[in-house]
Amino acid sequence: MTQRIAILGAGVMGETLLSAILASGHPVDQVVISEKRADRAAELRAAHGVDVADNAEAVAGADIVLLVVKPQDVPALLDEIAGSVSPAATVVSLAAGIRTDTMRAALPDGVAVVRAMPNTPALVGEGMFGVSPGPGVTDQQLAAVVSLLESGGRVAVVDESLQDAVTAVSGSGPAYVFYLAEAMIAGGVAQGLDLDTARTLAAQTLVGAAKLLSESPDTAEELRRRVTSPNGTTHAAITTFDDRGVKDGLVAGVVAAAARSAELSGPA
Ligand SMILES: NC(=O)C1=CN([C@@H]2O[C@H](COP(=O)(O)OP(=O)(O)OC[C@H]3O[C@@H](n4cnc5c(N)ncnc54)[C@H](OP(=O)(O)O)[C@@H]3O)[C@@H](O)[C@H]2O)C=CC1
Ligand SMILES: O=C(O)[C@@H]1CCC=N1
Repeated sequence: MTQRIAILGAGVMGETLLSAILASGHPVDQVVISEKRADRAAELRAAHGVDVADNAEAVAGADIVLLVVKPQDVPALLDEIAGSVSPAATVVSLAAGIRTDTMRAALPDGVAVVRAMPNTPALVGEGMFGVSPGPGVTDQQLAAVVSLLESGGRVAVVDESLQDAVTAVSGSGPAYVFYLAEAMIAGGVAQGLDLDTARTLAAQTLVGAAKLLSESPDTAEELRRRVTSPNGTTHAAITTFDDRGVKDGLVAGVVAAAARSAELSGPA
């Protein structure tokens, strides 16, 4: 049976999920969105042909409700939908730092809750989702959420205690890769490449390296070693990165992202 999906909050990530779900063949008449900004809602209705409703209408009759608003907007949204959500529904928060116990406390008894951390490559079907079911979620309910999110990429089911780490690695991770891309492109342009060519070289290098890492049994370190000829060009680059503390800085950044995710959760 086709599940009825409500997407509450249609900003960057809400539209990403909407696009992925529709691209997977989910019937558009089984998806409804709600969005605070009327102009944004109209834009998405025009672009995707999707129904727009207010939050209470959107969740009534929905089998799976995706909460895709900013973390600080989640508590008010939960209060708003608590009276309309079906007791048989599964409510999935994709917001950084929102715990399943916070969701359970705000929703009627029996409503299944799931915490998920997406990332923006879901827009091209290459997303990564870390998913944690709340207490009492059945295998069937979890499978339905996993299957829905797989429309946007891969799904790893993880213990909720690991969600801050997942957020720091894959949730925010695309930004780190774009940051690296910015640097590669700037370096290429500084060496005389035109911007388009530098972008193409950097993008295809990232695609190729990511595919190799994903498909190879070797560690990232070993794959890097194979690029690094003795006293060659890569050695010159990596030595410069190490001298400037680039890797340490990146590790510290990942740790800072996890700390911020924990902070967004508030006290346990
Ligand atoms: N962007 C990303 O890469 C990732 C985002 N996330 C999570 O996804 C969530 C959304 O992020 P993102 O899409 O970037 O944020 P956006 O601000 O782009 O989107 C959120 C949208 O929801 C709207 N909104 C706020 N309150 C309500 C409400 N009560 N009902 C309906 N709509 C509402 C906002 O309107 P307004 O702006 O007017 O408030 C905004 O348009 C966040 O919690 C974030 O942690 C997780 C992983 C990756
Ligand atoms: O920056 C953020 O807070 C959100 C969560 C992970 C990616 N974007």
